Amino acid sequence: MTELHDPTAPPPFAPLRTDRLTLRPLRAEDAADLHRLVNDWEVAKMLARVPFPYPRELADEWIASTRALIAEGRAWHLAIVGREQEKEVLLGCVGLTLQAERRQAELGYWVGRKSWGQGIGPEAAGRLARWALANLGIEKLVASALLENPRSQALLRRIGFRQLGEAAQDFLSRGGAMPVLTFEMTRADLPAEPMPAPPPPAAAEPAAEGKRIVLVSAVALIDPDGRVLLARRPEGKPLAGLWEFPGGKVHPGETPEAALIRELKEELAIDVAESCLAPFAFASHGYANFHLLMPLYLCRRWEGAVTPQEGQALAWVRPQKLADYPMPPADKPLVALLRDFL
Ligand SMILES: Nc1nc2c([nH]c(=O)n2[C@@H]2O[C@H](COP(=O)(O)OP(=O)(O)OP(=O)(O)O)[C@@H](O)[C@H]2O)c(=O)[nH]1
Repeated sequence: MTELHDPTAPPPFAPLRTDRLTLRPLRAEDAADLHRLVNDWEVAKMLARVPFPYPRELADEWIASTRALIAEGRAWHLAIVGREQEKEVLLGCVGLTLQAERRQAELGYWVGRKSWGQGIGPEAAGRLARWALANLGIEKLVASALLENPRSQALLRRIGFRQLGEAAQDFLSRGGAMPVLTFEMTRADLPAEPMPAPPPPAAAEPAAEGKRIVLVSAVALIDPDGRVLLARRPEGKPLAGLWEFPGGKVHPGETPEAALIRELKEELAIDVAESCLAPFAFASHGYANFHLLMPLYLCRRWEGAVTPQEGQALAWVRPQKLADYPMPPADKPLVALLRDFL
């Protein structure tokens, strides 16, 4: 039986990759390079929590503390590593600090002067932002940039942040408060991955207002304690990080029940008989580029142990607790119905 998943539990961390970079935990042997890169006034003067000059021992202490914070699931300060002639080189750092009570995390980054102007910052920060929204139990990311640092502001906008306002923030390197612009970003701000509708089946008719109707079958699996199974959309899918009812798109020629039986086998490795699927309610919701029609079934009997097949997190959730799990907008009315029914 799958463990009850706490949506705020720290996720395991494995290095993140982009086309050119690896973002990995800092290591003791990075200290000398880190010190060389950050003990540079042009870098340090833009950073709120970095003293200048930067003592060499501080690099060792800081690296040790970042490893503890990752283990505790409180912050992820990572090395931005590139390759030069087949050798790993430290280019800068990118970090996230969880502010769990506000369901947000703060993003920060710096890149050594030698690597400026190559898009390293947005590539690293954008990757970590995507990971954070998909894997931490948060609703948004926050960040700030010095008013006098338009390059950092542009970076934040480029990866999806929206400017909120202006504030004053203490800067260790400057010995006092400095004006900053504040930013935030939710899943809806993530660029370049709009909800893609599937390729249309040959006979698909556009809906009234020109959007195609996409039929998705979903199920509330209910265990003997009356808990409902939610699955978290994995990274790489639209709306990654949101919790949803297991299910998926109905293929051309398939019935909604057959689609669900197939999806439950593929996603959770369980066998469900059609007679155990009880129609319960449906969602009809307009997304930006398609209209979702989603029947929701109830199911209390299946064969096999529920086992995630696609690396997705699973949670058995008591009906009163469903609201603690951020879900796609289409699911909101279904959750209310389910809570009343169970
Ligand atoms: N399974 C499921 N999908 C939902 C729910 N709510 C909701 O808006 N959706 C939307 O319905 C669509 C389902 O697509 P999917 O990507 O899960 O379907 P699939 O497994 O066939 O995906 P694939 O195309 O990656 O193979 C997505 O746009 C998803 O955001 C829900 O509670 N469960």
